[in-house]
Amino acid sequence: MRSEVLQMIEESFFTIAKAAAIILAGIAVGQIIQHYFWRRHLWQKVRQRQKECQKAFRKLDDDLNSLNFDEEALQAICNLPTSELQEGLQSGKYSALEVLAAYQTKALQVNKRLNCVTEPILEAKANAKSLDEHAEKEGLLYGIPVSLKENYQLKGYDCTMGLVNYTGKLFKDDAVLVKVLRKQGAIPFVRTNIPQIMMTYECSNPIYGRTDNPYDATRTPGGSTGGEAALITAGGSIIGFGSDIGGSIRVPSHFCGCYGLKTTPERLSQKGISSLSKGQFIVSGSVGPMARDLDGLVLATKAILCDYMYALDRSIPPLSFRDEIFQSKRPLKIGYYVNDGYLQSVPACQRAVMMAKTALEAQGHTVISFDPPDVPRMWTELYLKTVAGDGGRKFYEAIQKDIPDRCVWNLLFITRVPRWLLWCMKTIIRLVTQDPVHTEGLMSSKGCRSVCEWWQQAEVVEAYKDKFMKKWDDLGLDGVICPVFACVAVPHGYVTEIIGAGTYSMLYNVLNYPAGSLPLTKVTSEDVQQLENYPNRRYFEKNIKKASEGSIGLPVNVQCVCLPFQEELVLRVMKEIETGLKSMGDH
Ligand SMILES: CCCCCCCC/C=C\CCCCCCCC(=O)NCC(=O)O
Repeated sequence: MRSEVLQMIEESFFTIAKAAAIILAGIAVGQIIQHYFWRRHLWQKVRQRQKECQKAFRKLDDDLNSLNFDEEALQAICNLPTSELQEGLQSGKYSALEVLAAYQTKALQVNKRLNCVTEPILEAKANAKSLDEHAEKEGLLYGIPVSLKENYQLKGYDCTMGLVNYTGKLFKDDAVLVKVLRKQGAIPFVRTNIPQIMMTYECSNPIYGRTDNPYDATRTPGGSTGGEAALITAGGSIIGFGSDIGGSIRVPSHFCGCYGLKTTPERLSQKGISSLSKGQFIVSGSVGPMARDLDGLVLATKAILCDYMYALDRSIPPLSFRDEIFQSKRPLKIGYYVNDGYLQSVPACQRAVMMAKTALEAQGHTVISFDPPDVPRMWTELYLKTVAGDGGRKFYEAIQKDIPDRCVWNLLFITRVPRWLLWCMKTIIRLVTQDPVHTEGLMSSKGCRSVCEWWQQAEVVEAYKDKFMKKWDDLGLDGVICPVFACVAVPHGYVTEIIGAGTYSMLYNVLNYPAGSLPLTKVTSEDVQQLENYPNRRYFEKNIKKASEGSIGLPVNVQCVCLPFQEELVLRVMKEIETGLKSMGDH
């Protein structure tokens, strides 16, 4: 009797286990099939989008061929500095259509080499014609073609941020800044590439592919405004616009060697700029211009700081460009550093800062040493814990249902690993990296656990800002010069291995200070030789050193920083450095 009962229990157990196994296997197979069809659907969308772009490129090519402009004359237009181009357009020496054709032709050529343009803006031709048909030449940017980072919303276009799921969702209106640019006579003519979700210093996504550095195709142009930096540096655009929440304007400008300005977050309208960080107001994103020369950067900043922007976005303080600050001859007191207390910058970046220091001194300014306080803590406890405040959930949700690009794999990994597991792995990670800050950074990337912690986070960031500003004020500084990044452009796919090098830029996102990126020099063989003395203990240090081998000839920028809403002073410091270098015969 007893054995019969046992047998019955055993049989029922096996039947239930079998049924459970079949159900589980069914679910797993179902999920695999669903995943397969979903991926297939996504890849179809990618191909569809790529076809549309190719069609637009072909149409532009045909249009340009039918115009029959003289190639050499067009090339000569692209070689003009911004001031001469502006003058030539205002005086009628060049027509808007002619200048547009010159830049469209050049952008197509450059794009074949670097893959930096996502698509052309075909309405540009009609815009140029309409400008040429009117007698009045209105606007500071009259007839100047401008390129736009892919996340700038445009009527009739999507903003994918490299996410397949966002393709085909067309916007009904232009971003405020785009409207302002048009009002100032500029002609948006191409859209430029970005890394998927725009949270890294690389530049690739499954829709538009990977952008290469104009100086070395094996290296990244940086990100997230990488397409802009590559296009501008290679001559395919003269003025462009990007966005920056951790260095995305300044770092690609430095990796490629063009000019960039990250503005104070509240100085320019961000209505109509797509981002996954909207709603995170502790470390706010910014927008700003990028350009081939400093005059272009100044002109673009002047043009957008106008009444029309304040009329379109009432949340922006009506603070037009203050020429009196930019033109002032008042001697300045500038702080400088080459080591931010976390990762020492490589010799080339140090040399660039020292060149800037000498140039400023030659212009009669005082330059003193400045140590930014608590940078390692700023990076982990303030920056990472804030930008990934939700534990990276928003980033994860966007990527998880998409085709994750290689440049977001680490982010995907960090957001997936449970906090407890990361905590258990702490000791091993610390041993491997030899860097407690790196380990803290990983933990901080799990974000805040409650609204209460989020409020505290806001307070901690405010306290740091106060501490920093006190140090600045105690020294009576007008500005600071420092590296943009701890090293120069790195090979593709390498950014995760050196991500800590970004503290030089991220600091000024935490602080909300405006900061410019100014090209100064190129890496020399002596710079590379001096890498021998570069520290080689921690994970990031080893990788920075490795990535810097073979970097001879790559561009090196310097970062120029001033207090919030002092963009004009940032531009003045940049100008003083350039003038100083020219007077010393160094630029
Ligand atoms: C120690 C390891 C740290 C892992 C970090 C994982 C969390 C990732 C979050 C942030 C990384 C910061 C990279 C900053 C890239 C620049 C982003 C930017 O400026 N984007 C522009 C924009 O969004 O408009």
